[in-house]
Amino acid sequence: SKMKAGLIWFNGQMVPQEEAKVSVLTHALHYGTSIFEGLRAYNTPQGPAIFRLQEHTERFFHSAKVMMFELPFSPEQINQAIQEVVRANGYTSCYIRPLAWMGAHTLGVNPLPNNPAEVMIAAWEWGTYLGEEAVRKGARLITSSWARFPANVMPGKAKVGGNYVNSALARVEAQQAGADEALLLDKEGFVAEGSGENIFFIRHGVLYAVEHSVNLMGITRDSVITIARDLGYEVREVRATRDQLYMADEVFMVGTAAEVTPVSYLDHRAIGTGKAGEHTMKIRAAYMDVVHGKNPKYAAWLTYVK
Ligand SMILES: Cc1[nH+]cc(COP(=O)(O)O)c(CN[C@@H](CCC(=O)O)C(=O)O)c1O
Repeated sequence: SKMKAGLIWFNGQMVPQEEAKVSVLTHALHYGTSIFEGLRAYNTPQGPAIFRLQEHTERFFHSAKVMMFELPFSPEQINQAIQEVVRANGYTSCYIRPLAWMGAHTLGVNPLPNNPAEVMIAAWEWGTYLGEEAVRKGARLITSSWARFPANVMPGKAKVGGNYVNSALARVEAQQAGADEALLLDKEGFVAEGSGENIFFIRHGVLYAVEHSVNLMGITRDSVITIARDLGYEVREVRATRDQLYMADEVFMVGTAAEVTPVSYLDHRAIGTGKAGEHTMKIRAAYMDVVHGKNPKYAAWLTYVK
């Protein structure tokens, strides 16, 4: 099924998807030297709104800095371009994918002097990342045989294309095992994160967020910690082991694409009662209210697309 992304912002111009092409000699295609972001726009009573635009754009520029890319656009230009992609396609809710990459100037591994990066921003309608079933009944996870890369192997705080070979391998392994998603441990065997999500667990009413360590500093993780605390939950940021997850009353994972997804099984062991957790679904509902502009307390997190 061909992705339908309609009009794409490509190096400063809106072009039809069919014209947004790159050369097969593109450095990033060969070596994974790209950076990207994932945002969502949601429909609200006041029209489409992008969730935490500033934070995503800030991380996009941090990822570029880690890779020594020179982005030929300012953060404000990227913010405006992201809004333009939603507007030009007439989306009321969509997933937005900014991408910057090393182009076709050189195919030596060293991307320099290739570092004026190319930039595109596409958007498409993406529903429930792991499927409605996984939200209703809780996702089934297996611990991947692929560990999350150590901090001195790959820059896990940056959303670098090449990092996602690790995620893709884990995700394929999970799917081949009949699971919905993979849990990755770090090289010491402690819980890291999902292939595309951060991990939380709940025990005796206390919420635990897996600490940053080698993981991506998720914006959804940050939002959920704030929302949960405002709901009155105690939230601790901890290093955790996989058997702590086995013993938890609830486990859930969060991300822009995954939103808040309950986990009902991990490595064939039921988490709690083996259903979507009660606190998890309460926090999910609160999160979905926030992103749909139904909670004025978090108005600052929404950028309305006029
Ligand atoms: C490894 C990883 N960890 C945590 C997160 C959560 O980060 P945040 O979106 O800021 O809360 C994501 C986002 N994964 C993105 C890519 C998904 C994809 O399949 O591509 C996303 O959720 O947009 C990750 O890729």
